[in-house]
Amino acid sequence: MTVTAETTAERKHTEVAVGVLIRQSDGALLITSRPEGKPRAGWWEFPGGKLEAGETVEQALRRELQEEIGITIENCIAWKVTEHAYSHALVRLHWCKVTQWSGEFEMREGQQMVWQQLPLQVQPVLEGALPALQWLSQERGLPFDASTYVTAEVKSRAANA
Ligand SMILES: Nc1nc2c([nH]c(=O)n2[C@H]2C[C@H](O)[C@@H](COP(=O)(O)OP(=O)(O)OP(=O)(O)O)O2)c(=O)[nH]1
Repeated sequence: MTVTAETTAERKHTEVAVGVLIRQSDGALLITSRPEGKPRAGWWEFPGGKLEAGETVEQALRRELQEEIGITIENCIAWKVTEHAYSHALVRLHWCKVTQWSGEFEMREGQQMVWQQLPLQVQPVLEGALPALQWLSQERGLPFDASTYVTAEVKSRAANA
């Protein structure tokens, strides 16, 4: 089927809760890699996942972070809402800042985790995460260059995969 503006508009958003975990001691951000078996496996993202029926953003984020990285969030500050259209999905990302959590980090889906200062030293990063990186950079008075996170070549390879 040819995707037109109309069919795109009709596609339903997938609601996603995303956590920006900020380490108190130095402001570093938690970035995780996407596990094998998911679209864009190995790409870097902020931890989170899809809302299940009846869940609030905070409930979904608490569940996802327990399931995926083994910690329990103690606070969750609603920050921004963004949208991104992938070839396979139209997502609405509900961004939350998290500065307090309990438990030990445990990557339960075989992912990797890294604490990063801006600009991130890992790539490629999911396109849907770029607006959050841009805002975080602005907040910190740092320059932002999307092309360092996902090159045109990697992007086109992913789009055609
Ligand atoms: N967690 C996360 N998801 C993001 C980010 N940026 C971005 O575009 N997304 C998109 C990618 C996916 O299309 C969607 C999250 O879905 P997912 O497949 O990772 O969620 P999930 O863990 O609930 O997965 P599953 O139940 O389908 O296995 O949001 C980000 O920074 N973090």
